[in-house]
Amino acid sequence: MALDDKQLEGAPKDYNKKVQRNSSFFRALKNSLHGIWMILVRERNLRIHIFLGFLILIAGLHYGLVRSDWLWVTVAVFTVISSEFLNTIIEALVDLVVEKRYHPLAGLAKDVAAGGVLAAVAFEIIILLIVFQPYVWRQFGIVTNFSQFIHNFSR
Ligand SMILES: Nc1ncnc2c1ncn2[C@@H]1O[C@H](COP(=O)(O)OP(=O)(O)OP(=O)(O)O)[C@@H](O)[C@H]1O
Repeated sequence: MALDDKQLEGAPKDYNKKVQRNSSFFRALKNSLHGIWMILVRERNLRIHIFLGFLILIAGLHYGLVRSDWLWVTVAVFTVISSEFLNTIIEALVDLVVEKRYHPLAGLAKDVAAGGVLAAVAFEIIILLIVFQPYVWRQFGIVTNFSQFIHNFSR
C-alpha cells in the first residue's frame, strides 16, 4: 500500500528537510485537508465506504428517518470512515518503520488494523438493520415491534 506510491517513495531524499509547526490555523486546516485528499486518492476502500454512506443518506431520505435514527446512522457511517483513517495511519507507520522488510509484528499490526475496520463495518450493519427494518417492513404494510421481537426471542 503506502510504499507503492511513487510520490512517497521519494521521501527519504528529503530527510534533511526541517519540519515546522503549523504557523497558523489556516495552515493547519490546509494540511488537514491535504491529509483527507491523500487518503481519498489512495484508499479505494474509503471511497467505497463514502459511496455507501451516500446511498444510506438517500435511503434515509426516502424512508423519512426520524432524528434519533439519523443520529445512529451518522455515528455508524463515521465510525467506519474513522476506522479507515486509523487503518491507513497504521499501515503508513508500519511501512515507515519496517520499510519493505518482512516482520511478524508488522503483519500483526496491519491485520489488527484491518480487523478494526471489519468490526466497525459489523457495527454499521447492525445499526442499519435495527434502524431501517421497521421502515422497510412498513413499506409492505407490516408493522413490527422490535422490542417485543427481542423479548419473545429471549424466552
Ligand atoms: N512488512 C510486513 N511484514 C509482514 N507482513 C506484512 C508486511 N506488510 C504487509 N504484511 C501482510 O500483508 C497484508 C497486506 O498488506 P498491505 O500493506 O498490502 O495492506 P492492505 O491490507 O492491502 O492495505 P489496504 O487497506 O490498503 O488494502 C497485511 O495485512 C499483513 O498481513
